[in-house]
Amino acid sequence: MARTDLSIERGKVTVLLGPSGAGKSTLLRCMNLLVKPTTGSVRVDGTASLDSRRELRRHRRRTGMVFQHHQLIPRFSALRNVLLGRVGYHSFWQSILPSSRGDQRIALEALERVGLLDKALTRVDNLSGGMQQRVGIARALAQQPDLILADEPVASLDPNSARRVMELLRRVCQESGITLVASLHQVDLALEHADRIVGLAHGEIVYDGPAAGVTDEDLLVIYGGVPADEQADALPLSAQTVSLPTSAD
Ligand SMILES: Nc1ncnc2c1ncn2[C@@H]1O[C@H](COP(=O)(O)OP(=O)(O)OP(=O)(O)O)[C@@H](O)[C@H]1O
Repeated sequence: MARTDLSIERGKVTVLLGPSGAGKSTLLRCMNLLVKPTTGSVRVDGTASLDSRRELRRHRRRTGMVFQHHQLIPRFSALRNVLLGRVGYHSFWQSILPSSRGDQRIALEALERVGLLDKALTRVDNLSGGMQQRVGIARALAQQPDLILADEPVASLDPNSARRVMELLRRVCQESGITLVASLHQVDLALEHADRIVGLAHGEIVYDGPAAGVTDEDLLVIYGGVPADEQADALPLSAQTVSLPTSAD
């Protein structure tokens, strides 16, 4: 049985590296139970188990997600998309009413932080890929998160945009003390921006250490095993135990 026991440090940038099918997205999605581990548990602050619905709701509200393909609503403006980050704070009835001034201010501030205040009223399908991803980051920021989970956040971008977006994501998280866990395919970006690298292969952690200490041999261990297309078949059932830092409040 592949074990994936991991404790995430508050306020740090942790990057999951590994070949296709290694289990990066699965592990990331376990961290807010979008994927349920077969066995084991996900704990916040070492104690609050996400098995409790109340804790899970609270944890998801304070966990921003950034996706490879943005998951924006194309015909909505940037502002309207960012306001969706506030939905978890309201009841169903409140969320179908027009947004409050408070939420609009939070959303506009988030757009300002990603340098897109001037695009607030532009439909996102008229924005470039890099800008769309920045709207995705602003939506995550509007959640006022303690934790951001970013699944291949720059995989759809050209190298220059990827670098800029990764820099932005790391910077806004550091400035606000947000814990960032990202899966990446670009080793250079990972080593540049991460505090810690977690290397996965076959659904197991094969490397865990400071980004500054990663050697070519470590990268061989992460990437040099079974060819990527054979790995998914080889994965046994998993046991995942993940500890996440708690919210600041
Ligand atoms: N620990 C695990 N135990 C069992 N199955 C797993 C485990 N991790 C991942 N899998 C399965 O392996 C497959 C590939 O995993 P996943 O998509 O997470 O890999 P990835 O590293 O994100 O790949 P890519 O880089 O191509 O997105 C999925 O079908 C997933 O359900």
